[in-house]
Amino acid sequence: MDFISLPKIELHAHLSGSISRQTLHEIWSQKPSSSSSSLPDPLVEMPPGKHDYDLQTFFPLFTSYIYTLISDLPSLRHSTLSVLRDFQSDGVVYLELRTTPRAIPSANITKHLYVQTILGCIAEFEAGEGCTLRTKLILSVDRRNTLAQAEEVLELCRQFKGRGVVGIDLCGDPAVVDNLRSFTPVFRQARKEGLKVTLHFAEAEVSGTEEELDLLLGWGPERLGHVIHLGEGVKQKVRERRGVGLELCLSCNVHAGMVRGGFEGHHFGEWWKVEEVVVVLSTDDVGVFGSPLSNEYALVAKHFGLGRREICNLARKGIDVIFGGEEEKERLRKIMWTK
Ligand SMILES: CNc1ncnc2c1ncn2[C@@H]1O[C@H](COP(=O)(O)O)[C@@H](O)[C@H]1O
Repeated sequence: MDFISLPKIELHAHLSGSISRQTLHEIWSQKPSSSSSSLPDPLVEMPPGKHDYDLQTFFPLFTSYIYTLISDLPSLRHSTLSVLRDFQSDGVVYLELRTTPRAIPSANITKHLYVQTILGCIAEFEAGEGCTLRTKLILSVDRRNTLAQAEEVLELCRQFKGRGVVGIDLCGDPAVVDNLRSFTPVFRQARKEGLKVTLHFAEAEVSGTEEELDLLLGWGPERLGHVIHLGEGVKQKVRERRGVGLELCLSCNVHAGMVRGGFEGHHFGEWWKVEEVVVVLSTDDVGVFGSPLSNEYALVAKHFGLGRREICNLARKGIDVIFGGEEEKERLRKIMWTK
């Protein structure tokens, strides 16, 4: 089966983690030598073929490297446009990209301008000839954020709702728990205002306690990301949220050592036939883990024995849990393969 031609939906992709190493390298090469000289070449910092970043080495990649490189409007535009191009070339027809609003004071970039610039790139890309990809944006609250910063994310969602932002996410290092409970009013308010909610859920053992997961389920999320360390009680509660979307990221989880037993041991095997939930294959950070969405489909075909019809059904089922509205769902129903 041609997994690239298969029209696909990508619902869990972090913008900064989706930038290819080649693009990072191009951006690095184009910087004036005075500013790039302090940073090593991305192809040295993140050698091609290296995908075994674990949760300890993964998060610092952004704070100590990628954010230092993507530090002005030209690099933000260059990286965003190339991420969109890469998803389209891989046969993705609908993308929900997520990003943590980031102010870059050295370049006079506010969080508002950061979001506006990304939405501008999406509009520009979609206006291009032969564009087959439609993209919406989700804004992320990082677990390291303060309540005030989380409220700022909600305010940005409000300002850009109807202009491309469709939802709010909770992401970041799962080992950080300090402010989680204080975010409750932010996520509840987001839902009240018609924003959709997706949450990184039970990504690591530390973030898989029943206490944390009950708290997160209490925010009423429409979708959950990763869904790894769940006790039987929480699994039952997830099933009871009928129709909840599960964004499963096989390569990320396997390469980062977040699951045991390799691809065969991935919990995709446990969830994909469960009727009450909608499993959506996703890449998480294709720039880091190196597996485009087409390859994620190839992996489940290989390791879990899905045939052509099952692959098409799996890809189509994702339509039900997109945040992009009824009109977009209709478009997808027309173009996604049934067999
Ligand atoms: C293992 N999977 C993951 N789990 C949790 N958070 C993740 C993540 N992958 C990425 N991020 C979050 O996304 C940010 C980078 O993209 P943006 O700058 O927002 O576009 C990272 O700093 C991290 O907070």
